[in-house]
Amino acid sequence: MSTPAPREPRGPVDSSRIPRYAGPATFARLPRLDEVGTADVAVVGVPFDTGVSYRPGARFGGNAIREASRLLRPYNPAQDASPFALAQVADAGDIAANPFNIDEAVETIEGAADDILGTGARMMTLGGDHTIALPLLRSVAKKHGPVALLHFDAHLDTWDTYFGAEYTHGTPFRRAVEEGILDTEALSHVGTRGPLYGKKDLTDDEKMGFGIVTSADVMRRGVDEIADQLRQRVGDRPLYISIDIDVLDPAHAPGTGTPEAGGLTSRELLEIIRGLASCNLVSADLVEVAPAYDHAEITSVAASHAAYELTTIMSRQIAASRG
Ligand SMILES: N=C(N)NCCCC(=O)O
Ligand SMILES: [Zn+2]
Ligand SMILES: [Zn+2]
Repeated sequence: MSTPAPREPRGPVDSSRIPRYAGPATFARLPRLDEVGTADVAVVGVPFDTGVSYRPGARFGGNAIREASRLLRPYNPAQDASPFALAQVADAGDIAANPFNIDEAVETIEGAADDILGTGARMMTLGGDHTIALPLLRSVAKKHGPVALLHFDAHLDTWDTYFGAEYTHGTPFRRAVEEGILDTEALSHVGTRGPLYGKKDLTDDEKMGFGIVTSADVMRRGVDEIADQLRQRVGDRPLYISIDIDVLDPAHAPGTGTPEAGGLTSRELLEIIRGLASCNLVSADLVEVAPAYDHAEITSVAASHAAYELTTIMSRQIAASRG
């Protein structure tokens, strides 16, 4: 069924009239949600990093990505689309999660995501550590049932606990599988690499249903073949994409908490995302940007472009569903 667009979407501030560097930063200089009332795609910051096992600082990731996104332009030639004209994309501000209590923060994030998804919007979250994927997936699964997951990350993030803690940035996807909120026929990690605690990390992960496309696979087989494989695995299921910016090589993303050598280039990441444009992308996150370790916004520029491709996919699908 097609629903008419309520009105012309309000797009970004016109950078030919107001210089890009002027004014407070929203994602891509888009309007705030309270300026437009409702959004088809809500871009949301999640300033939370109490779940990290190494360098802290991803609580500042969302705002760093917003700052770096000032240079994004309204037409996306790689997808031949003007994402902010096809649908209303708006910056919904930040979720105020308790930095001193992970359990409470996880509940707050889930509740805030419920509120956003309850309006009918798709959600693109910026910043935070990978802990936040669990409450976001819980919320998405309440709406769509168990979802397909493509998880771009150097790490598996299917470990069990750290120091006895169940909710950490290394454990969200094991919890999600345990909770039955993922479609175990359609799960894949992409960009996996680096030392593990033991071989059991891999066998456990496989038992949970995950496929693995390693960083070396991307290099050897190329982005088109990898995107084809991922599209086949996902089919037409509702898809959640979780991007940990450490999927990129530290040369492309130094500003992150647990860097691993031998990662994807930003070009490879962007091309794989574009190759997923026909998938039914219901929501996405972009986590683990820790600007304190960044230089010249290398990491947050890459993150802002990845989020731009993801929001473009969502906007195109919303426009297509309206007919
Ligand atoms: N999710 C991220 N970025 N990292 C997980 C690292 C797990 C560890 O410290 O062993
Ligand atoms: Zn991660
Ligand atoms: Zn990671």
